[in-house]
Amino acid sequence: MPLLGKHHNPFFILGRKSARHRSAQPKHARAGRAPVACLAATQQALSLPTVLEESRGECLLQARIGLGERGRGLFFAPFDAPPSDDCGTQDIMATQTPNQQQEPAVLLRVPLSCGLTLVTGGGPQDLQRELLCEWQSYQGLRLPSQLAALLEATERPPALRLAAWLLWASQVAPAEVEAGGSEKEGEGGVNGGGQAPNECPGDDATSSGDKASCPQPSPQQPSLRPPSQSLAPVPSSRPHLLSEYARHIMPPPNAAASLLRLADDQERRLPGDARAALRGVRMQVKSYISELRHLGLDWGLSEATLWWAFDMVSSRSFAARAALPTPQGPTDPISASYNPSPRSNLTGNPSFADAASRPPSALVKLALYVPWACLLNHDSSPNASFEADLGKRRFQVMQRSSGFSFLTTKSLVPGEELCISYGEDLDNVQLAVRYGFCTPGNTNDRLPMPPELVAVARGLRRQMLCSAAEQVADDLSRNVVDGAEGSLQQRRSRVFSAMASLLDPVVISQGSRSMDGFLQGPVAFPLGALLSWSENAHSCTKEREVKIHGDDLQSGLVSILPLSVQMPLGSLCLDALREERKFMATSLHKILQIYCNAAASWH
Ligand SMILES: C[S@@+](CC[C@H](N)C(=O)[O-])C[C@H]1O[C@@H](n2cnc3c(N)ncnc32)[C@H](O)[C@@H]1O
Repeated sequence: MPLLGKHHNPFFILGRKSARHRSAQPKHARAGRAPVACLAATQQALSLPTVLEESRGECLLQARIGLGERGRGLFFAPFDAPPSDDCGTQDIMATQTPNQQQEPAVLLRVPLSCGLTLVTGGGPQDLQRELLCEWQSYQGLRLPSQLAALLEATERPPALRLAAWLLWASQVAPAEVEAGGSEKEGEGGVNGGGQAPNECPGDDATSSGDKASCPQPSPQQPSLRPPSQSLAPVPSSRPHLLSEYARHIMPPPNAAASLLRLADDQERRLPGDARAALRGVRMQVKSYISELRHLGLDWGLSEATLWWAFDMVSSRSFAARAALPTPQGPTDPISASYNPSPRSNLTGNPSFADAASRPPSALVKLALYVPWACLLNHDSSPNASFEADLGKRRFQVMQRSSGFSFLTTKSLVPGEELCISYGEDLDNVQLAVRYGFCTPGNTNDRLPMPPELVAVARGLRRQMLCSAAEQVADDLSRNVVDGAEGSLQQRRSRVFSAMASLLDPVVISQGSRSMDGFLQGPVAFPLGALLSWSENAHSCTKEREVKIHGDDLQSGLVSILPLSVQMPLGSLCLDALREERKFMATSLHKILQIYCNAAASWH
């Protein structure tokens, strides 16, 4: 049974931009309406070229590009919504045909072949080759053999492979096609005839990927490859798709997206830990670039363009895991994306990702560049999540339940920005280095706790454990004297409740003021410590919570709790990051003073 038959493939239905599509667009999309309040944003908006317009015809996209507090992003624009006065400035969406059943939870759906998909772990050996075959058919391009060989080397670093592919697809192939170079019409180059070519990676005399080695369906194992007739005809402009993305959607080579290409004087403004992290990543990129040169895959492009590709991979690619399609049919997309690891929702950085976290064998680990989805900004409480579906060969962004409730889903409001989480455990240093921004009060931020605080905390903890034990012993001995020792059960519960009390924060100061007069709220030590204060420095008010966990006392780390305002973009984030670290260090120092005073009074 074909996994992507005519009737299963939404992209077949949506494959052509037709009058029907246009009439299905929201009214405001058709009218190109720009609210007066959003004039400034409108002026900065992109005008999408035809090829990008065409590509959206094959995607399901209930959003549009706009400018918000996080800069440019994607904003919810449901198919049936009336015109809104939000700041969304560029319609890219609404391709639903009137007779098509719409899953309301799906916000974006993009065919994998529209972007770049790499297998980085798991899956059958020929999966990568199949994906490359499909990509070539879809894009109407033929991969050079040496690039195909690198892309098929699933054990090689994902960043290296993705950057090489992105460089070729966005910078080299279109120029070759235009110059009538290596890509020949009708032979995997421009598909002027509207046929879907079915070439294999690197189809040329030297390639390891000749037609004979293309995966063939076997009776036992279902083919992962869709029949060619289910692919939409390739528009002649398709080969330029990724170059158009690069030109119109991705930041240009002279604009920094991550901190990868920070100038030396800017780097000096980073806190020490961020500088060290950045240095490590830069060294890695340098080695990847020399490898690209060695392999002849730098295509003579400038140093800046090569760094740009790694910048894009770092800040705009996804890491995802997907289940393989089963012989019974396509996998359920929800289970396909299920991943028991808390790091499963990582995005953005398959590049420098830890090789340590290998997926369970049933899941395939992927690195992807996904058009449109690459416009999603980060929020630590995201309203959207993503998944790759290998069965249906698509990438989806779905509405996600908000806050702590996993049962209720808050309705999205038209014009609301769609945000995903780039990773639940990213601290500000990682955010800054990989993505070029940071969020004040990031809950993942940690500062090493001064050793004297760790020592005091440990001493205090020991002291409390001893006194609890004494209390229990006292209780028991009194009971013995009274002749009412109680059952074993009662004795146990007394011991347990005494121990449990240790797990509660011990409030040593409530609503009091510290020596410098700005402490507010409870201070609790030693197993849970919570301190919140507001600091008035000139006109700016800061609010932070500093939390010390029992585990942190052991590990000597302290976390700073949230103030979820996004930091400004660009190099301003350097100052923000430095200020944030400074603030954390000062906070920690103040805690230390309070803590030591408290500890002294307890002795
Ligand atoms: C995947 S892209 C998102 C789209 C991007 N805003 C754009 O216009 O191309 C990631 C980049 O968006 C920006 N970004 C994402 N989330 C952000 C946030 N919460 N605050 C500030 N900038 C953010 C950063 O520049 C980051 O490198």
